[in-house]
Amino acid sequence: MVVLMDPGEDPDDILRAHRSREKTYMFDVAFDCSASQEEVYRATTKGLIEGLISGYNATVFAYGPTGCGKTYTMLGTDRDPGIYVQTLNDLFRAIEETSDDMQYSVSMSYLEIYNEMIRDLLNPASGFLDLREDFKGEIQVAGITEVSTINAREIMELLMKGNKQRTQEPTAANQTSSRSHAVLQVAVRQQSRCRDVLQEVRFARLFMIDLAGSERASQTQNRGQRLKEGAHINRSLLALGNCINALSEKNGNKYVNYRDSKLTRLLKHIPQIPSYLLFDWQDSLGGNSRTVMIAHISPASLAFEESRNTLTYADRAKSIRTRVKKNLLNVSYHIAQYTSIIADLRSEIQRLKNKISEQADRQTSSSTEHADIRHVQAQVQAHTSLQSREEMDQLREQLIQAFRQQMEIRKTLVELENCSMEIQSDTSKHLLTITDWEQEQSRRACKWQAERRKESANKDESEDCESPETPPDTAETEEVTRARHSLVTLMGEQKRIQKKKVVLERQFRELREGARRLEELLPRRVSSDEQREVLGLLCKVHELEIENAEMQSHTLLKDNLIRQKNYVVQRFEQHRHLCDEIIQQQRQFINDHKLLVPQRLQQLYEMYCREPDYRSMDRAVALDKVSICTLRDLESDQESVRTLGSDPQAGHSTTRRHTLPPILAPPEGDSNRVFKNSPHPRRLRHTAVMTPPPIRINGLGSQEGSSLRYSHLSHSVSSHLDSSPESSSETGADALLTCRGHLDTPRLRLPVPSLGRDVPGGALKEQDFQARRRKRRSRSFEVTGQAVMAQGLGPLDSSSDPHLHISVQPTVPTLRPQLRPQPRPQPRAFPPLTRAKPPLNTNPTGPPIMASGTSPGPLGHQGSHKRKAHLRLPQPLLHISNVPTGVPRTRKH
Ligand SMILES: Nc1ncnc2c1ncn2[C@@H]1O[C@H](COP(=O)(O)OP(=O)(O)OP(=O)(O)O)[C@@H](O)[C@H]1O
Repeated sequence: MVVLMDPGEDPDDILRAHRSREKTYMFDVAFDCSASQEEVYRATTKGLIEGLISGYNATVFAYGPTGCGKTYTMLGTDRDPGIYVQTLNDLFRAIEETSDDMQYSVSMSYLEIYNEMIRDLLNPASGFLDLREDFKGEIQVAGITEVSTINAREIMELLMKGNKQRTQEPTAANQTSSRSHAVLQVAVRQQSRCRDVLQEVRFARLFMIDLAGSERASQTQNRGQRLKEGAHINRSLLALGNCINALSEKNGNKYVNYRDSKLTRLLKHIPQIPSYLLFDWQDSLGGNSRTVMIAHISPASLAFEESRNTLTYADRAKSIRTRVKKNLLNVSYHIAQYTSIIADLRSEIQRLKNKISEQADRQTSSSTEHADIRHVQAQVQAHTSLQSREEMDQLREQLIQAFRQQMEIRKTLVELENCSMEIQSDTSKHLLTITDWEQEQSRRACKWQAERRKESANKDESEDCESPETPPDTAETEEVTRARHSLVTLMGEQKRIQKKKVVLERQFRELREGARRLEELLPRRVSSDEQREVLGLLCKVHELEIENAEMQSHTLLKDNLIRQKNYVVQRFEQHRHLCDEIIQQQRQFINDHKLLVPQRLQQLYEMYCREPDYRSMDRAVALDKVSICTLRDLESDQESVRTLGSDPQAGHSTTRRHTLPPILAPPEGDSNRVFKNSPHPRRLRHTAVMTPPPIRINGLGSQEGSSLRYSHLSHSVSSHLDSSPESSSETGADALLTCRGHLDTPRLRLPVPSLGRDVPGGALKEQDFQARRRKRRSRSFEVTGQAVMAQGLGPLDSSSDPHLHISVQPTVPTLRPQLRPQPRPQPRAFPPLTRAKPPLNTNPTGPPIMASGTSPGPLGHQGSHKRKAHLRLPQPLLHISNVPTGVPRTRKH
């Protein structure tokens, strides 16, 4: 509600009390001076936007006297935009929100009516435009610029551009007085995106009119052009007011004169301008537009008349009733247009099909890519697994091949070992034969010499003696000769076997090295439990095969050991008899010459005589111990051989037995041989090939020959072996007879009897052999029976020489050691025990057996009682060297 009060009214004037000009007006909304642009827009125009895009026309115009803020309300400023800008912003925002379903087209024109002339504000260069009436009687603005766009920013730029072109001049009432009527038209065409035969098109227009203000000449003080402009403005506004008055008449029979001004003509006849704005208001009273009139008045009392007129206009306009309807244009296409519509539809269908096809292709390609990727991955996995399987198969084959080759070499080595032991057994057998023959020869020689002494002692009785006058025949029997030849042959065979073993052992080490590389490679290649299980089983099979081969080899070794033991027993018995004979003869010699015997020695001898059975018992016990210990060694050897090839360090073998086969050899040098990895196998070998001590009887006259012959056996065999480049090696049976030359330290040793004189070819090498023999003796410590005494009771250390050479060399010719009475020996021929020098060298017939000057002398060489007492040792000492390297293990029996 607006109350307009008359500032010139006098309340005390009773005469004019009934003539007051104060009046009250009712409007939809009334704003005071504090209202903002936003509030004015929301209350007046914002509600028109929704109807506009739905096909309803809308009109907003500002009316009022000059300087009251019409332009400010419609255009506003940059900081406070007016209804133009805010309406356009909301319009394009609403279009954008519904653009998915609807298709819009927006066009804009902006003109002004200045001094009853029309100017195009978007194209001022076009000059004044004329109003023309078409055949329908509608007024058209000829040449008006209509810009189509849906870009709000572009329309704003056009609006700003047009406002700059609008005519504004300063007056006394308003420094920025608009001298024209500005009409902004925004046409919105709306159409559904779905085309049909009957297409519905919505068309709506929005008019935003900033009218020029009515002005009084006294107020504006205009002169000249401004005065002329004001006259045109007032005339047009008067025409508009008249139209409004006419339209607001309720009697209905009214006449509206639109022709008084271009403003009213334009509003009536411009097609784009709904006629209902003015014309339809009259025709239909409701019109087809939602019209908003914003009346501006000044609060100043001086503008009372202008305010009253404005409010009167607004009040009248408020009484105008319009009938709003939606501007729908039902487009009924002609049959000829159906073709294009169908074509459009087909093209749309094709486009959609193509789009669907593209999406399908995209999905197909995507799925195909995924399928390809899966396929490639499967192929890669299959290839990888196949490659891995092939590699594993290859590794497995290599491993099996390595196992088989190792097993073959192991078997071959076992066979060679067996052959070697057979050879040793045969060698021992032949040596026994030769030794038996030599002992028999010695006995005969002793017997003959004893007879000869008896004859010289009692010539009368010698005539009756039936003993032979000539020395016994020393010619070898055929059996002995064959034995010597066989020995040579066996030694050559033994040498060949050793060489073959060396080659095989080298191959075995190479195979183990290859297997070691495979073993290092396998854990990296094994990637699955299945492969690991297969390899584990493979290793287990290999392990079992190894154990089987080892057990077979140990069985052979045991058999050979048992056979060897028999020979050892026989030779021990021989040696035992020889010792007894020596003791008895020496005792007889002492008695015959009435030599002084130390008390200790006498006691020992008595002890010896009191326990005659002890010796045989001792021998039996000793042999039994040998057997037991040997068998025990075999058992321990089995355990040690099981770990053959395993790394002896850090117990790796235990782990590998459950993971990988122990196919690797311990990294040691020469000891890295099959069956030589631990001390036990070597001990086993040495015990198995143990050669009984050769027995040499150096009797008078024939002792040298016997010794030489036996030594020649050693030398002859050695000479055969020395012809090979590896003759210096002390392996196997080779070292059995030739290892003396390798002793650097004095050791108790019993020289091998020489049998070389009767060996074929021995005569040619006799001289060389003697030289070598002397050389060896000079480096060794050859022990005879006196040497045993000289070395005291210490054990025979043969740790570095596994073969015990026992040479019991009696210093004096003795008769056979029987309990029967022995003839008295010649005092000059047999020196007493107390003599320092052994009688050996003084013996005209005795060979200089003790070649080394450092060697202890014979019995007589031992001057001290202590050493003499050692002669009490009746039985031989058998030392078996079990550990060739490292800590020597000596077994004493
Ligand atoms: N609400 C308002 N707040 C602040 N300033 C206003 C307001 N209304 C009008 N004015 C200021 O008053 C002056 C006159 O305003 P305006 O030009 O809009 O009047 P008008 O009615 O358009 O005049 P004319 O008819 O002469 O063009 C302007 O400087 C305008 O900035």
